[in-house]
Amino acid sequence: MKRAPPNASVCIARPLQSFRGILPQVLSRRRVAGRRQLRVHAASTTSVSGVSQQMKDIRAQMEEDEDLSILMRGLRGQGVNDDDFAASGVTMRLVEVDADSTDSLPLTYDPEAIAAYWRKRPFAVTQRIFQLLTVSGGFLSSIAFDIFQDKVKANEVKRASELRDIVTSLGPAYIKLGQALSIRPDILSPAAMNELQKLCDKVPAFDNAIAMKCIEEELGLPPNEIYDELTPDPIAAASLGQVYKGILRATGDEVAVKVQRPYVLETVSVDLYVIRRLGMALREVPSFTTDVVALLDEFAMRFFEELDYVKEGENATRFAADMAEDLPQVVVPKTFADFTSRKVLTSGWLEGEKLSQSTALDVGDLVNVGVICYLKQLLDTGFFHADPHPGNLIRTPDGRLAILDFGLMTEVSDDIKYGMIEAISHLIHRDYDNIVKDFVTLDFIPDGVDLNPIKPVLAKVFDQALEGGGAKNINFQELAADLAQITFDYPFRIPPYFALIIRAIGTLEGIALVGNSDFALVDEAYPYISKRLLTDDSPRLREGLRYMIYGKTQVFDVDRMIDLLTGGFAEAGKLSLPLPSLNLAPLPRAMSAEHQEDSQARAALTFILSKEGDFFRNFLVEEAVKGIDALSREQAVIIATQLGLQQTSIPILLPGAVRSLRITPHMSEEDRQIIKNTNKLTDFLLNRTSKEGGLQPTISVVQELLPLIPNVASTVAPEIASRLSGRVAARVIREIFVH
Ligand SMILES: Nc1ncnc2c1ncn2[C@@H]1O[C@H](COP(=O)(O)OP(=O)(O)OP(=O)(O)O)[C@@H](O)[C@H]1O
Repeated sequence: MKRAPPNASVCIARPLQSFRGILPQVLSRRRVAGRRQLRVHAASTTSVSGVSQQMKDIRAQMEEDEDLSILMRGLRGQGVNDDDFAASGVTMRLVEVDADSTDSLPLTYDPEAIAAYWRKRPFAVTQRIFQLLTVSGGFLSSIAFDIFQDKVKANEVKRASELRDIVTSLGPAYIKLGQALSIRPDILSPAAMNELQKLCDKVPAFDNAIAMKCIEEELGLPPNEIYDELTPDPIAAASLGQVYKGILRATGDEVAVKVQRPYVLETVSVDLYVIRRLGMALREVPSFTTDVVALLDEFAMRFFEELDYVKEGENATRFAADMAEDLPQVVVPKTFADFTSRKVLTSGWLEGEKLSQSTALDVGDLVNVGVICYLKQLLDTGFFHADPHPGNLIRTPDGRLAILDFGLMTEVSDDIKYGMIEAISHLIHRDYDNIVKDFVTLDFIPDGVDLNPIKPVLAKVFDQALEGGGAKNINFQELAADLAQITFDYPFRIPPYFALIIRAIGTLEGIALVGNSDFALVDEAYPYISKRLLTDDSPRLREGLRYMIYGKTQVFDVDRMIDLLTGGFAEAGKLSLPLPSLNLAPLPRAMSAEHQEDSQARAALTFILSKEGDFFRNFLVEEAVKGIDALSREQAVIIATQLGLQQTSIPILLPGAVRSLRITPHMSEEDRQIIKNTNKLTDFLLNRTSKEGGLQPTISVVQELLPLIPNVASTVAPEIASRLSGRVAARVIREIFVH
């Protein structure tokens, strides 16, 4: 059989498109198990000979060696069998479906189409409403009782736990709604959120026979023709699907086969229809200001995406590519696209234990890898895995971090990515004027709101968070909870993407704290942020780097520069990560302490000497010029003092005036500070005997980097000379005219 070109589905879509009106109903076209597949719903009035003729026509438009497999739905009842189509020359399988097919429900979220579908089925809708009221009646009256007795707060956790049971019994739409609520600190208390977060565990499995039928319907072949050794029972059951383990016949790979729960689309859409109707009614109540319909539509749109396993498989592939280069310690299951459909996902099996339950010694390291991985998604790739509950983070036997379940992803825009890094820089400098503006960019504060009343409140929250240890020791969860509190009194909100971040970070922090009670997330994140600031060449981050080094007062802060360099390359020492932009080879995994320090020094100095370090080097040049100038004047003062010439001046003849220039240069407080800075920086970069934790490159590192020096020196030396002469000339002129 000819291998399909990558755009095969496009090639086939065109001829088939023209048959849309003639064929009873084309449901979908795609490539499954290496064969083209056309799904057709044949109405009971369709004559077999009519369909057979249409198949021949389609066949005539296809390339000779292409294999078209067609699934007919709805003809079995008429005594039709596969042989009836043999004459058309088309491979054909007949699949039985329920008489009352729900195929006309939209596959992407379309509230109008859903409403049109369920309006025609008032009995089913009434039945569902009745079921909802029966299940939740007792609970709703308990809530009413709590309000009446003013015990809402006191009973909150108990009610959340009851709600969890009810939600589980009501099915996927409510489980997902509960999971969405479980990450909203602006709506629920931490204890209630905690209860609802348990919704991710323990959902009962569904019948295996239904799952096997689903595989056959979706992939067009019985499961035993696609997989060998498929486990008779699922190895895991989750809210939307259950997972079997098997071996893919076509490739021999061990695979996980996720099969969607039956009738998810149907039950979910009826629930969404009912809740939306309720939301529409609430719009008429003037005192009810929350727009339930808008919130529901946003939630439902994402939920529908989660129901499409083809999309989930594509997400996993994209995510794996995002991580491949920088984070080889992160593994993502491979998607077998030919054996994946809307309701069946075939992906590479990943052996391992839940990171949260692992007792391996490297769990702490893997949490750090996780932190960097999530920061990379958030601040770099912008493609964010929005479902990182502990069940989805696995430690593989070879000590890597496996991430599962890419159904729920969110895109982070560039504006938000850069806005976050800027906000972190402003936070480090406690620059609250800029932080409130950042919060507008980051969508916490609506555009056009008067920022003056919010500024002191935010300043108080951040001052409190920064107390005792500065930015690196911020407790992120406490800070998030304090920010959530502001939402009740000010026009301040937690944007949905940030709620997902809080959860991702909370999950990682939770796992880390079990093994290491001193774990400080921001401290772990600092190296990544430093490295981004040092190496990213986007104009906003370049500005961010300048801000980090010079702050809002524009005064060079040597400690901040040293901190950035130490942080930015700490990961090279600690995690043995490669630094791709610098083309450094990855370092061996197990390193001695000396090796780790060596690799940090090597990475930092290579960066400074490389092309990527151009922009940063400019700051060094700027400070070197000031340093050389100040140091040489200090030397001049020492020599002049030794010669007793401190007070001596030489006259300068100018047109119409005589001025004098002192032989001993003037040393200001700023000059003395510059000299201190220069000494500190040189000590940090090169001095092997420094006790203050400098880079301390070993002789071998220095030898390794020597070849880079002539190149840099050829551009830096003239630059320093020209800036230095400019600076000296400017100062001489100033001293002549001012002093
Ligand atoms: N490729 C894989 N290799 C090994 N185990 C897997 C794989 N995929 C899934 N599993 C197992 O199946 C479980 C459920 O899978 P997954 O999280 O993808 O399902 P889900 O229906 O999307 O769940 P959720 O309710 O969290 O959205 C996982 O926690 C894991 O134990």
